[in-house]
Amino acid sequence: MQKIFDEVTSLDKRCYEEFFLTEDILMEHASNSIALYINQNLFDKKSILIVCGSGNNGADGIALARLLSSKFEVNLYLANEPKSYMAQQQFKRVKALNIKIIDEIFEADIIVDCLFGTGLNKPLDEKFINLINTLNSYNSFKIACDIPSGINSLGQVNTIAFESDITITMGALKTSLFSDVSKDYVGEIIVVNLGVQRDIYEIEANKFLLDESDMKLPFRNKKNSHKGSYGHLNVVAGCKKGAGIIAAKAAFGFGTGLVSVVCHENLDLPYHIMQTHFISENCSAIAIGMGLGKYETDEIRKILNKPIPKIIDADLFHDKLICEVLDQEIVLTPHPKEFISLLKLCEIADVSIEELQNNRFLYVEKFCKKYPNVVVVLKGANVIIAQNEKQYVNSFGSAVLSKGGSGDVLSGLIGSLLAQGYKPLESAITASLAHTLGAKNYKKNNYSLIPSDLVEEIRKL
Ligand SMILES: NC(=O)C1=CN([C@@H]2O[C@H](COP(=O)(O)OP(=O)(O)OC[C@H]3O[C@@H](n4cnc5c(N)ncnc54)[C@H](OP(=O)(O)O)[C@@H]3O)[C@@H](O)[C@H]2O)[C@@H](O)CC1
Ligand SMILES: Nc1ncnc2c1ncn2[C@@H]1O[C@H](COP(=O)(O)OP(=O)(O)O)[C@@H](O)[C@H]1O
Ligand SMILES: [K+]
Repeated sequence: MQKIFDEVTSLDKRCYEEFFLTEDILMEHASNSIALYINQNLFDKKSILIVCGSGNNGADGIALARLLSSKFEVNLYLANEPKSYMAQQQFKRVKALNIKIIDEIFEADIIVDCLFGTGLNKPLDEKFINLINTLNSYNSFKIACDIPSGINSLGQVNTIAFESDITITMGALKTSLFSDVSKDYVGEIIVVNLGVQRDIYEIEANKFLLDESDMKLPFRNKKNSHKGSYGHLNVVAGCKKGAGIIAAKAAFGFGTGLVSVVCHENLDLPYHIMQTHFISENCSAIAIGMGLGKYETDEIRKILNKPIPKIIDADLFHDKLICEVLDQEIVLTPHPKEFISLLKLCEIADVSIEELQNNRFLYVEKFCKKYPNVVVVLKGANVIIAQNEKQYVNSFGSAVLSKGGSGDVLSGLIGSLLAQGYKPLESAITASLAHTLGAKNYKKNNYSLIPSDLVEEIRKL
């Protein structure tokens, strides 16, 4: 996994104060890294448009113009006069080298967006909205320098942002790149170093971006085993029985030895899934909430109070009952609408979905501070998995998963690992990665996936 930082100004400052680097050295590495990417990956292109703002993000762009001018047809566009000390220095250098500065933008083969980086400090005015709109309309290969212009430090987009194919970000990953809204703008994200290796530049962090290697699939090491060695998951089914059945199938395919659906009505289940009317004697984990609908509160309370690992989903996030179990070591998998209900029931915040989506990390942090035993999986385009002060981001998911039933598969996977004896946090991380990487492997198209396809792909991981 890779560290993510809310701000990097203090990391830059460390470079100056502890490693005796200068702003000029850091910036030369920043611009050189973009030049290197272009030289190595886009050498067949001819024209480059570099669009610069007045601060150091713009200064990176002006320096880049100098570095590429001998190999490409470089066109430098200054949206505002260079204002920061470094922007003025870089400007002096390009003027001395007679690099072409243009008054009007055009559709070049490559566009590099150096308008604003970490210093965006107010909403964009009409001029910048129009400029970014026009850049977005071009069919060029688009590179964002550090952060796509228009995304602020909280990962919010006020009106518009640059839609990049790739974001080359300086020094370390920033939280703002991983809000749900940023996902439509950042493209592929590459981190480059600023003169010291990344592990030296970076300090301790509480946020992490998950890599594929963080997925620890439930391979079986014991030779002398039997089905009971891999747990018994009970999935509590409710009004929408399909939800529980989807979860049960996902769990079985992910390694649980025995899976039963708990339901009073007789169900037509696949032959390998069992049915029970009450929680099984040897149950090692419970998945509850998905498709529950109307239910007998006392019966559900009894189940929730059993000292068995649990994954809780969906309808239970709208019931005050949930507050009775938040001291337990459980996994919760709300989507944004469910999470705002949970925040309200827990008297943490009464906010709209928009407010939550604008501040996902913040509200997860508030929740985890109050309930340190709970593992929260806040679903979305970038899933946040959190416990205590640590937050992990899974960015592998895509719109292929935007379907009813996708969340039920996830609940089943988490339940499966809990039943097999894995800890709540590792269960949530591995299940979430398997869920999104399985979806990524579905190659037909990005609209037709159904839960059974997803389970199939996960079984092949
Ligand atoms: N150590 C370093 O410093 C290194 C920095 N590096 C690079 O510097 C970037 C940070 O540079 P930065 O701090 O100068 O901020 P930046 O993103 O250029 O924006 C500030 C400028 O934009 C303006 N402005 C803001 N909002 C605006 C708006 N809505 N509409 C219009 N104008 C607006 C603002 O104007 P002002 O508010 O002052 O009037 C100011 O002039 C960072 O992302 C990385 O790329 C790397 O080279 C590595 C080393
Ligand atoms: N655009 C997207 N990008 C990434 N993941 C997505 C996207 N849309 C949905 N998902 C994922 O799909 C799942 C949907 O869950 P949920 O809304 O609870 O569905 P359901 O309850 O109908 O099964 C979540 O894990 C979510 O993160
Ligand atoms: K930028």
